[in-house]
Amino acid sequence: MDAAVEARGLVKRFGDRPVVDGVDLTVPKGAIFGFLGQNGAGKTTTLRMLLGILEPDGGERTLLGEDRPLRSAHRVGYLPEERGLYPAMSAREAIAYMGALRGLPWAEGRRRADELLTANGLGAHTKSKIRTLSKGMAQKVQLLATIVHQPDLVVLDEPFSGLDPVNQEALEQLIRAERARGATILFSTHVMAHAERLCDELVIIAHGRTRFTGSVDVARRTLPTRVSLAVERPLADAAVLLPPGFGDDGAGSYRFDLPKAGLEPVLRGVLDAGAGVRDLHVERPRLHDAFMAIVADEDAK
Ligand SMILES: Nc1ncnc2c1ncn2[C@@H]1O[C@H](COP(=O)(O)OP(=O)(O)OP(=O)(O)O)[C@@H](O)[C@H]1O
Repeated sequence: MDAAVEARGLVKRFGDRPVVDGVDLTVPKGAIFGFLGQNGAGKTTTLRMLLGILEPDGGERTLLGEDRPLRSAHRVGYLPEERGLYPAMSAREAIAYMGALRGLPWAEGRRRADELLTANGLGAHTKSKIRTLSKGMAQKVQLLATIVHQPDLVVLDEPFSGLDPVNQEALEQLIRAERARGATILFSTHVMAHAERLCDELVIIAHGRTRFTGSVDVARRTLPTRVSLAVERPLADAAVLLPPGFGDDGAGSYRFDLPKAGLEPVLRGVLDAGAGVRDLHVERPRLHDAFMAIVADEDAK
């Protein structure tokens, strides 16, 4: 398979403690790939190992075909978790500077900086010093600095944190635009809504180990679909008519997992019993629910 990033059995210990304890992942070229986990799960540490900022204590990784990741550094754009640009630089210079570090000529960097700032609602701030920008604006500038050299791989560590809803939406669009340009995007998050909308593939880690690999859809299908049914007259023989393990609020509202045979036999029984259907809701689980279940499963071990 054509992978932009590959890791097998990555391990990192701090002292005696394994913080990353065997992470596997394959990021296909051209994908938007989510790296999900709770606080402290080991996401940042893993990303740093993938990028060659940290040396693993075990396992292997390749980054854009290089097993020494730093050799690919000029083809990578990385937004670290800890934000920071030189406060005395203008937005334009800060972006051009980051480009220059990755081999982009200054003049071209400045030209692209103006273009990017204008396209992303910061056209009035090309000459503003970083220290005069709001936190969210500065973060946006840093993000633009991450992609100014048009990297083949964009790695974003918690890119949505600190942004208001409008800017979170704008960032989602920017990530899609980067993919449309041909880049691969790997981003970490613990906010499921972004991952649910954006990701082609994702990995969920817990306690430093890979717990799930697959698409958003496959993750959601790890949990049963839930049915909520409300009837006019409470069912006298609910235990016969409804699937095992159903919930009952005592006032004619029931919840149960969608049976393998589908909903129709259940509904037919309820209607034949003359209960009268008042409301019916069939709800596929969200990525949030799947994440909670996968992580809880690991916690229970
Ligand atoms: N340099 C270090 N020395 C010792 N412990 C560390 C070091 N870096 C990270 N850790 C610990 O490793 C664990 C994983 O940290 P990491 O930052 O990789 O998690 P994360 O999934 O990115 O979490 P968050 O979402 O909170 O940023 C944490 O318990 C953290 O305290």
